[in-house]
Formats: sequence, C-alpha cells, structure tokens
Amino acid sequence: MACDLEVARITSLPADGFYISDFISDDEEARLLHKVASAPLPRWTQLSHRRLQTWPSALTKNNTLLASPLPSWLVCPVIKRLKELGIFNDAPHGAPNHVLVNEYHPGQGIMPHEDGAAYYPLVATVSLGAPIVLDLYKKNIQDGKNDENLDGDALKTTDHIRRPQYRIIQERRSLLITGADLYTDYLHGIAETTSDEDLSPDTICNWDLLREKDPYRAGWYPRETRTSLTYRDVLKVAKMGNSLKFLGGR
Ligand SMILES: O=C(O)CCC(=O)C(=O)O
Ligand SMILES: [Fe+2]
Repeated sequence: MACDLEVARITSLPADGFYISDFISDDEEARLLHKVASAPLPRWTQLSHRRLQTWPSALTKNNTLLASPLPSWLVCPVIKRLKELGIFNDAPHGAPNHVLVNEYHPGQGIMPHEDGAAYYPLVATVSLGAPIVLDLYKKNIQDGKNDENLDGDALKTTDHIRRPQYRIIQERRSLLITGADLYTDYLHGIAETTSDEDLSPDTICNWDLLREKDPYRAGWYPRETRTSLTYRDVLKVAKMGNSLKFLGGR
C-alpha cells in the first residue's frame, strides 16, 4: 500500500479498511451515472432487491474471467487514480479487471455475504448518487471459518438478524477500500431500509473521515437511489483463444 493512503485508514477497523471521501468530482460522478444509465437494458440483471451490471462480463462457472478490456469510462478516472494510490500493486494483475455496478432504490439492499475466492482479496468501491451505510459482520463458524471469540449464542444466530460489528457511511463520490482480514473474515451487507438510522460518531467507524458530518447529526438519513462501482481483480483470466478451446473448440 502506498504511504499517503495511511491518512485514509479507518483505524477502528481490522486491517485493511480505507475511506477517501472526495475521490471523484461532481462532474465525474455525473458522467459515471450517465454512462451507467445509458448502458443497454440487457446489460442489467434485475435481482429481487437491487439491479446489477457486470463488466466486462460475468465469470464462468469455475470463476474465470474471459479476458476483455473494461470500457474506458470505467478506467478513467477511477482505475487511473487507484494506480496512483498503488492500492492494487500487489494484486496479480496490478489493477482491477472486473467491475460490478449495483443500483439500490430506497428500501433495497444486499444480504450479508462475502465476495469469495474468485477475486484477489481487495475491493475498491466508488459510491454515486447518495450516501448509504455498509454493515460489517464477523464471520460465524458456519460461514466457514473458526473463531474462538464467538460464543454459543452467536453460533445460533443467522447473519441477517445479527447486529453488525462495524458500520461505514459511504458518501456519494467516496472510495472505500476493503482488503486483507476485513475481506476474508467479515461479511458485508446493506440493510433493506428507507432510512439509515442510529448514525453517530459512536456507531459509524469512519465518522472522522466523512466529508460532511452535519447531514447525519440528527442520527438518521433517508435513502435515495445509490449506485456503487465495485472494482476487483479476478484471479483466473482466460485468453479468448484458450477459452474457446476450453468451451469445446479445438
Ligand atoms: O454496493 C455495495 O457497496 C456493495 C456491493 C457488494 O457487496 C457486491 O457487489 O458484492
Ligand atoms: Fe460484496
């Protein structure tokens, strides 16, 4: 990680969590939202609680990305700036090769989950349009990893009714980086609510790094449509020629 990233570290989180509130400008945000909105309708996958675009394409069943460049609007300015920060220097391809675009209307969210082993354990999330709270949950033994701190009660609860251990406000135009233990040992999710509640310096772990605190001082903030761009490095990449062979050609 580059040194100047240290000022962006969310120090109350396990390593690694970084938050940069002013990552892109208003104009860059407007352009990105315009590009997302002007993608052809078949680009969207409608899920029950959000909709999703996958760039350059969905992974194959064995988590392989068919090599293909990302569109230029996803490269500049975001990947260019991630490279300047050196965030993906240690990743196998040195830069993200895959982007998910998630759109959440008020009342929508994403169940606690982990992003899994298909990716290098580092995610860069750019938020657009409106703020939203991301919840982090320590993984249970059932989630695949033993943890000596978990007691019997914690083992009986399921993720979506467990209380989050950490909460992060993601402002519009911000960048959130999650990696290392935070990637592998925690689940992340977004509550299906029309208002994010219980917001305070005590409950929000990146409070000190927020661009604006005043909107949240009342302790709640109404949801508006929020779009995220999540940048990742897919570990397995197949060149087209090889993948055609792999798909049954010769
Ligand atoms: O929208 C977000 O910030 C999170 C999206 C997410 O967790 C995912 O796409 O895996
Ligand atoms: Fe995720």
